[in-house]
Amino acid sequence: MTRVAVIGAAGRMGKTLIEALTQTEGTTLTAAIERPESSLLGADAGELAGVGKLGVAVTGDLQAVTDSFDVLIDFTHPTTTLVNLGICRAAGKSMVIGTTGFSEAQKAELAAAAKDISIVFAPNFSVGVNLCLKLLDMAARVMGEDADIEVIEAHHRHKVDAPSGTALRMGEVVADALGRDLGKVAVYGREGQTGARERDTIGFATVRAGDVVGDHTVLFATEGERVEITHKASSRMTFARGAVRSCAWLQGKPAGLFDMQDVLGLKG
Ligand SMILES: NC(=O)C1=CN([C@@H]2O[C@H](COP(=O)(O)OP(=O)(O)OC[C@H]3O[C@@H](n4cnc5c(N)ncnc54)[C@H](OP(=O)(O)O)[C@@H]3O)[C@@H](O)[C@H]2O)C=CC1
Ligand SMILES: O=C(O)C1=N[C@H](C(=O)O)C[C@H](O)C1
Repeated sequence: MTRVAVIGAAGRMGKTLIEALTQTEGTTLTAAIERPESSLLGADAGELAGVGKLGVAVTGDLQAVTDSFDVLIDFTHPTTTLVNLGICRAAGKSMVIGTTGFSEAQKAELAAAAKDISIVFAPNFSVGVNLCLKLLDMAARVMGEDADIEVIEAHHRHKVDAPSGTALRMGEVVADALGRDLGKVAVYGREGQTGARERDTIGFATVRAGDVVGDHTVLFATEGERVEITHKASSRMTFARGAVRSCAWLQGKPAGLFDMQDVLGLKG
């Protein structure tokens, strides 16, 4: 049985992760953590998630509960995740990280910690998005030199980072397939007298509205035809199931930085 802790337990993903853990054989919730100043400390994590009493009280101190879990699932905020990473690294605990919005320097900190502990880090844990990443690699190789490529994403009004981590990963996959450096060819939004589109650029457009769970489209447009690869998430449970699956997958793995493509066996 894989013992799992969830930090950010009262968040949109935190509650869904707790529910997913109750539905998955072979994993069990053993700790739930929120901010030290949260009014929810002491509440039952299952009741918080709407799945009934689980006998796990929400705590505000990750350091104090490291003995109680094998894997920490973290869908919070980059600065929070890096603090948690330090605690897990010192305690020799694995992590499943879904947080998005890291800078390149922050990603390097994740990679450094993965020399000591095993980590699955993915901007999107859904099976469908990870399939789309494979399809995008193929589409870029077949059409990319001739096509204008644009990544369009939409999310709920509460999302704090843009473009989404998934949109950026989609852009990276396409850029890698074409031998381009995303840092040099990405265009984030357009306004005013922009001039005509530059050939090798990859554009990003962001929508924030209502309760959209997560929509992503990558457009390959030439003169005469266009291909659109679209994923639409209708429930956060799709992300939560992938993250919980990653916890079980991590058992017995050596230190290293993995992603959802590794968990799904989609690499290579
Ligand atoms: N990889 C994937 O598949 C997915 C990734 N995400 C990403 O996950 C992250 C969270 O998203 P979402 O659940 O919507 O956001 P929420 O804001 O709903 O949840 C984040 C939770 O973390 C809590 N938190 C923040 N700091 C701390 C801390 N120091 N200690 C403990 N808890 C803390 C927040 O508390 P408070 O509200 O008090 O700040 C909140 O409860 C985002 O980066 C998002 O992009 C989301 C969905 C899928
Ligand atoms: O914040 C969200 O909600 C989501 N964030 C992830 C991202 O930034 O790609 C994944 C998913 O689309 C939902």
